[in-house]
Amino acid sequence: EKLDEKVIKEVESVQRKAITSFGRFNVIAFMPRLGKIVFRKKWKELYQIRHNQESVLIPLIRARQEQEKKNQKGESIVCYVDTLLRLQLPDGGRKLTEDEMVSLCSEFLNAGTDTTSTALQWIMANLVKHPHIQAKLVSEIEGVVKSGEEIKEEDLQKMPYLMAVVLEGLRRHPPAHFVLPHAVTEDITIDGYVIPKNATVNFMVAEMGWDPKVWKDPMEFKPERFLIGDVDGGEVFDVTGTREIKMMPFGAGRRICPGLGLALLHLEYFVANLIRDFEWTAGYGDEVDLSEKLEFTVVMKNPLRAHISPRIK
Ligand code: HEM
Repeated sequence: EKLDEKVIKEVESVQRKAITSFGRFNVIAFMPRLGKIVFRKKWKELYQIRHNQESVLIPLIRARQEQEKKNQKGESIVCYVDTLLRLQLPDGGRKLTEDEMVSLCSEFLNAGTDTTSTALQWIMANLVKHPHIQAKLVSEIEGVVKSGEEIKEEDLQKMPYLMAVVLEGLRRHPPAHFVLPHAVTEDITIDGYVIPKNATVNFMVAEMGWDPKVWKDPMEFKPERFLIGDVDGGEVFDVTGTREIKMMPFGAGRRICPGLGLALLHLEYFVANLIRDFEWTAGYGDEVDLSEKLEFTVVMKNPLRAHISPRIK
């Protein structure tokens, strides 16, 4: 919040470049040494992207370090970079290098923004496509918060249909169709298949949420399936998968997304406010197209174009 708009735009620009180029560099991981010669141009481009990130992020990290030195008594707001600066690694208590901090900041920025904004766009697209769901959601919100009043965090707890819409969005359009690559620490046999030590293991996140053996009409957008007591619904849905795994948009287990709670809160908050204050309809001649495209996350191939009009005239 304290940064100039210009700096924020620079951060956005270097991070966006890193995200949108990400798929093109996978190939160099297969032949790291030989690839330096074969894919010389690709390596050069990759270094340039990284260099641009460093020139934008390192001054911000150093500024925070200076701030910390000056302000020994401690500021009340602790930001992510402060926690990295203070961190001492378990292996011998060494501090993180600037390089490592750039990578961690980059991961945090991408993991914490692109995922949520992608999920939000998919959810809004479905609300445009299904006006009856939008109407039902507005009526739930209006039953909890008076017209013109701010929708607060505690109000969201009283909106089960809102949560159902968010969960249905994450089931039908998980921003990540795979989790981050995992590996096993020793050879292991599951269901007769040997998984060798260090082999990359991943999960078909999207397919799990679309499995017709688990979900009725899986390709339909039906938030009701997450309502307690509904014909297709059941008990309170556990998105962390501790009891059983029917979908895992945030992964599951030890490496589950650490931003899960914040992500759900952001999604509920944005959807509630955008829908309560505006009516969202398809723009003239603009059909909502749910085709997908893989960027860093799986995004709308044809981004949502909607007509919005204030509900309160
Ligand atoms: C709808 C929004 C989000 C979705 C769908 C999502 C999904 C995921 C998934 C699938 C993973 C990989 C889990 C695994 O490897 O098993 C992950 C990891 C991660 N997420 Fe999220 N995420 C979201 C929002 C956020 C937010 C808001 C933050 C931070 C504020 C965040 C921070 C992270 C980080 C740091 C990791 C890496 C954790 C690790 O390396 O163990 N995510 N997320």
